[in-house]
Amino acid sequence: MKYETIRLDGETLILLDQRKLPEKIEFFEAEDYQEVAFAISDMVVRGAPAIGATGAYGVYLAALEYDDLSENEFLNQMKEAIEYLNKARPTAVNLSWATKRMFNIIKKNSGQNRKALIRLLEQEANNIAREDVEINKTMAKHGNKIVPMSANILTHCNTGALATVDYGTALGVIREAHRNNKNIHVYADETRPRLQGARLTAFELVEENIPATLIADSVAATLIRDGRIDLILVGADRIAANGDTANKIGTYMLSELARVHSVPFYVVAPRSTVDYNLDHGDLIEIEERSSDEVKKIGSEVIAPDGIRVYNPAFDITPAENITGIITEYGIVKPPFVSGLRDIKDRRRS
Ligand SMILES: CSC[C@H]1O[C@H](OP(=O)(O)O)[C@H](O)[C@@H]1O
Repeated sequence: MKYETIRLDGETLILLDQRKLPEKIEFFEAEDYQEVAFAISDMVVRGAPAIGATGAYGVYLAALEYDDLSENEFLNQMKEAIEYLNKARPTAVNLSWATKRMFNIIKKNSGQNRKALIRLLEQEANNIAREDVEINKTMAKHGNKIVPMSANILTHCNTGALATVDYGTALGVIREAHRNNKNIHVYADETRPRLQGARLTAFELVEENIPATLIADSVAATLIRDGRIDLILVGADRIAANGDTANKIGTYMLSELARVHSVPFYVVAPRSTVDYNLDHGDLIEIEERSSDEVKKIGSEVIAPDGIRVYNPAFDITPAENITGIITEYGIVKPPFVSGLRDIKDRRRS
C-alpha cells in the first residue's frame, strides 16, 4: 500500500491514523509505551498483526525509557510496561505473542550490556514487522490457489495492509488473486460499528483498482442466498487449538449463512494468531467497547441517551463452519486440532 501502517523513526513510532481514514491521511506519533498502548486501544492502529508489531515497538520504547535503571528495576519496569501494553486490547493474541517474544530477548540477555540489549530489541521489533509482510505474501500465494476465476468474494472488516504491517491476510489473498488476473469482484461489508470495511477495506481496494462493491452488513445474507457469492474470506484475532476463531463481530453470522448455502468460508491468519493454550473458542476473551461506537457514526449521534448498548467487538466462529484456515504453512483443513498441531513447531523455510 502507498502509505506505511507502522514506521519507527529513531525513537518515535509513527502510525497511520486509521481513525481519520479515508478522508484524511494523518499520522500519530508515539514516543513512549503508554502512547503506543493508547494508539492500540483507541484504534489509531488496529488489526491483529498490526497490533502485534506495534506492541513490539512499544516494548522497545519502554526499554529506552528505562535504559539507566539497575538490572532488577529494569526487569520489573519492563514487566509492568508489557502488562500495560497487553491490556490495550485483549482479544487479538498477536499483541501478547509479540510482547512475549520481545521479553524473551530481555530474559536471554539479562545482565548483558544495556545498550546492546536495546539494539537487540529494536532489531527484534523490526524482525517481527518484516516477517509479518513475508508471511502475508506467503499466505496470499497459498490462498490464491482456492480462488476460482471470476469469483465474487465477500470479505468482512479490514484484513489488508492496514490490519498488518503490509499486504494483509484475507485481503492479501484478494490482492494476490487480482494481481494474478483472476478477474475477481469483491463485496466488502461496511462492518458496523467502526466501519473498517467502508472506511479501510474500500480505501485499499480503490487504491489498488480492485473491482469492488461496498455493502451494508445486512445485504450479505441476500447476496449469499441468491448465489452471488462464490467465496468468503475473513481474518482472525485469535484461533483456539480446535479451530474455533475469534474475529470481527458479524463473522459468525456470515459463517452460518455460508454453511446453510454451501459457500466456501476460509479464515486467513498466520500461525502466531493460533492460541494453542485454549482448547476451544468459548475460552477466548471478547473485548467489549464503548457504547458511543454504536450510538454515534463519527460525531453524529444516531441513538437517544438512556438506551442501553451491547458492543462486543468480536464473535466466535465454530470450527465446523470453517472450510479451511489459510496459514503461511499452507491451508489447514479439518480436523483442525491435528492440522494446527502439525504446524505448531514448524520452521519457516
Ligand atoms: C488481519 S486480521 C485483522 C482483524 O482485526 C480486525 O479487528 P479490529 O479492526 O477491531 O482490530 C478484524 O477482526 C480483522 O479480521
